[in-house]
Amino acid sequence: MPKGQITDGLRFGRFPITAVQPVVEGGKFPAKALPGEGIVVGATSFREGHDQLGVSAVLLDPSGAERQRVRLAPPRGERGMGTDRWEGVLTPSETGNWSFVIEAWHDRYGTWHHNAEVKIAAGIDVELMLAEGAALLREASAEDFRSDWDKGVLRDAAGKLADQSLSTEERLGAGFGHDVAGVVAHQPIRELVTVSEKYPLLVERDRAGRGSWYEFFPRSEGAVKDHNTGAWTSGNFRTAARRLDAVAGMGFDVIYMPPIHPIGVQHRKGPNNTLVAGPHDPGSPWAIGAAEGGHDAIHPDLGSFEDFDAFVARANELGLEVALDLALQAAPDHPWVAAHPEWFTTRVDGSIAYAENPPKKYQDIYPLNFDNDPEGLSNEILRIVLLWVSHGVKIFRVDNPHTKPVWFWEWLIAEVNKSVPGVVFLAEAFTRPAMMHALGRAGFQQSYTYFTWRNTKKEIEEYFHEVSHESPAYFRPNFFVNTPDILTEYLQYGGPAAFKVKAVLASTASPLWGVYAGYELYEHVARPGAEEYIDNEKFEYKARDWDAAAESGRTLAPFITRLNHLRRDHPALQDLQNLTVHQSTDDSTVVYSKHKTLADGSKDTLIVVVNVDPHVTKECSVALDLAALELDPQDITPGGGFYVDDLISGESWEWGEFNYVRLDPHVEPAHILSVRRMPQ
Ligand SMILES: O=P(O)(O)O[C@H]1O[C@H](CO)[C@@H](O[C@H]2O[C@H](CO)[C@@H](O)[C@H](O)[C@H]2O)[C@H](O)[C@H]1O
Repeated sequence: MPKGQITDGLRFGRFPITAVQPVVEGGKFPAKALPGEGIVVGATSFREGHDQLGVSAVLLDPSGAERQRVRLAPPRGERGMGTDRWEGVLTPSETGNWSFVIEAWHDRYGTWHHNAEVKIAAGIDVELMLAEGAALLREASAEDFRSDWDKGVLRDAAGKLADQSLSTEERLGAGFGHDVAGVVAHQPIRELVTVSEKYPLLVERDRAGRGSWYEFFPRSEGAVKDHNTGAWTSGNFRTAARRLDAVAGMGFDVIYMPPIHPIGVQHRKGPNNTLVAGPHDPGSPWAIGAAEGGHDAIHPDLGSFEDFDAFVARANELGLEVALDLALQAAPDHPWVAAHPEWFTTRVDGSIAYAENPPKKYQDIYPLNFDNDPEGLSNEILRIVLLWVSHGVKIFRVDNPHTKPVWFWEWLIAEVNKSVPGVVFLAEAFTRPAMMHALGRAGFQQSYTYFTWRNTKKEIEEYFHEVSHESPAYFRPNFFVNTPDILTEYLQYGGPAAFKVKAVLASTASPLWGVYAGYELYEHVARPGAEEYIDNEKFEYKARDWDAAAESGRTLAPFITRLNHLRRDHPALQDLQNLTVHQSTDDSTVVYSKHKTLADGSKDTLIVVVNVDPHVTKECSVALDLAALELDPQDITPGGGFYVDDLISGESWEWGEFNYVRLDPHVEPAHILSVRRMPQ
């Protein structure tokens, strides 16, 4: 029988431990984590009476060995509010199935310290309190797990506490000394330890949660138009590979391509989403499948498997991972349609309804039906995914996963990773939060988000808080600034400043961000009445003159390059949960910080200030929550402030709690300030 408890089998232990986080569906699914990522761990724990409670979180590696133990404290902002909430940060170091537990315990030293302070000041039980302190420290000095040095510190203090030849102040001073505080902070004097259940933490490889994505259509790179006939010669993997140097040069690390398979002929779409294609129109790459093959084939215009392998190899040489689109649907001429009619929903008249994602209509594709032959269809898809994995693809961007059953994704992602660990899936599910979150729980490592449509200060602050503090255990946001489908009004009408604003927000707030080609050229003209690019590359070739843009200087590429380099250089930008929103007096100036303490104890802190009004210069005062920046005494200037260096403009300032800011969107709409830390 554990000390202090009648029996096991009760649901509460000696001290209640409730509302533990991160816990997904009661621990049915693991919480997400990355190597070296700070994971915020919390619990509500409390006790009867007035004695002090200590709460710790303990991190266990895949073998079950203890790898980290941190004492939890009331969350900033809740201190002294009596919420009984405790929080701290655990940092797993490698991939694997980790876990953690919460421990709550009677804090013997804290309890004695508090009572002694109050009673001795009031002249109550003075000798008794000193004697109790001496006995406590003497007992602790005999605990086996303590070092000889610590034992000595506790023994000396116990001796002084008991030494009646000393004054009360001297005796108490010994019991309250910094050295004793240091020893018990490191290894508390604990009793009645209550241990929670074990909660799973899945630590996946870096690219599962960190990365800078660049999307492009390989058929456009190197495509040439015959101006006499109007016909194009498609680009291919060999010509597209020539663009990879520039993409890697901008600091991206994932190159994502829309589907590369044969494109259906029946119901092929023409330019600007029209329903009739001309003889030279290449069709939408998402209309997968034709006489040449389906999801396991390569569009003949793009090349052979050998060409694809060479493309992957070149990308890898440049530090880029290739991400492929997994769009589970079929053009009417896909081989599946004839061979497996049971994989589709056939109506009474024998026809198959085309796919939709209301209000969008996809007249050139059929949706799959997973209910008639779940096993056959699932195994075929697994075969296809593993085929591409065998060609070096370990990242998939999944088109519309919310139109397929969630169980299928849970199965597929687990099966693929059982065969080849480390395969990453990005969910392109723009739908209701319940489904988006369920897909994350089912195993999708990352997800597209609503970021593109969050433009006002209030929207951005709320969304950043939500993705960094409310849902990170199961939903990792990939902040794409645009996609071939999404050209928001903000970008259509915001001018170049809008492009900078979105790029700064996306690349600094989330460890995952993405850009679709043409963003760096400020492409911003939409098809009338749509939120999509005019003359969209989804339906036609688009040859861009990158060199002319670079020569004229009308390109955001250098700015994007700078952002990606900052992301690599600053560990604080590689974590998701370390974002704190700060206040400003202007309704367009968004302020947040990203702060991280590294394994060696050093700290990396960035403060991002963005004027999200791309048209108007804003002046305001920024009020910082200084506790979130964890400034060390040596970082404080003689004036009581601290120095910040703007990583965009190169300027430096002395900042404090309240700071004047002026951001002219036509010059630079943002500061990315690095807090200057003095060597320890
Ligand atoms: O439905 P979403 O808005 O999430 O968009 C994704 O899926 C679409 C269907 O695959 C895809 O749409 C494109 O391909 C369709 C099939 O060829 C075509 O009918 C659409 O007109 C075209 O936009 C979209 O690109 C993808 O991001």
